[in-house]
Amino acid sequence: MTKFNMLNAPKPEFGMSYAPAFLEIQQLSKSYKNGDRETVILKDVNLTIGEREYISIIGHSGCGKSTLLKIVAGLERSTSGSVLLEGREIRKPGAERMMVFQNYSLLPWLTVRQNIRLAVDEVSRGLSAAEKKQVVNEHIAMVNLNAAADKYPDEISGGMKQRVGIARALAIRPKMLLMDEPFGALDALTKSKLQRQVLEIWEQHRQAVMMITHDVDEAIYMSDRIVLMTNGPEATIGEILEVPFEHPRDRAKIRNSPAYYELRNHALNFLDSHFESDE
Ligand SMILES: Nc1ncnc2c1ncn2[C@@H]1O[C@H](COP(=O)(O)OP(=O)(O)OP(=O)(O)O)[C@@H](O)[C@H]1O
Repeated sequence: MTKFNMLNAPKPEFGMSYAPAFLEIQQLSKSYKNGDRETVILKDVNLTIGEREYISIIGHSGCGKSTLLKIVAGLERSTSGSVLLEGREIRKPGAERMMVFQNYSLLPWLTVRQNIRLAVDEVSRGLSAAEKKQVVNEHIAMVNLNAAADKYPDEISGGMKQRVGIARALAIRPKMLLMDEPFGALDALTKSKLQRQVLEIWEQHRQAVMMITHDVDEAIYMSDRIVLMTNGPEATIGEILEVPFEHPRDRAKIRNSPAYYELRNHALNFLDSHFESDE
């Protein structure tokens, strides 16, 4: 047995320190029809997330991670089971859940500032123009984009575009942030810097986060728990690992701890064993 706390699916329990339950995924399954054939992508997924908890989801390509995130975002419907946010069933997208995509999804004809402002205008209708301006400026500064605020997406780097996407999501002040491989397309240095920035912002503001990643080190550095998915079809939660490091985290410090390697090896062995079983 390893030292950290592992919960085997389908038990929907979660770390005692994260109560109360904020998001509850209950017996969720998702199938797609292809002509006469129906493929079950996700089967009996159960997960509970606390309102200040950072969760990472890791699993092999195609197992259904994005599908799960899209269902939580309200962009897709489950075939059976439910997702409850503060006790209410999620049926459509809402401003309390913001999604950050890997491919930025910025509007190319608007500047960085205008992209963020548009989102604030749509969601924060109760604010005055001056207050909206203040929120936009605050979030541009938060991700160090002051110098690029009046540039267009095609005038800035991929890392900067991703920061705009994150600032835009945060500016809505969502209760939950849903991130689909937010650092996946970035070079190692930019990735490391942006992970630090996002974690610092999260450590200050604390909201529920569900982040898909393929990077075990990223998951250990950033999250409170790591959800390991089994391979599809009929993918489900294989294990949930608790990350035993307090926030704020110092990457160098945690990397030197034996618990880090134990956790890392455990996650990699899980992924290897699932990969092999598919061969
Ligand atoms: N609209 C759709 N219609 C039919 N099948 C779909 C649809 N969307 C996704 N799928 C299938 O569902 C499975 C899971 O896809 P999903 O994108 O959720 O996986 P993933 O784990 O996020 O993959 P990756 O890590 O490569 O991004 C895949 O086999 C995919 O082809």
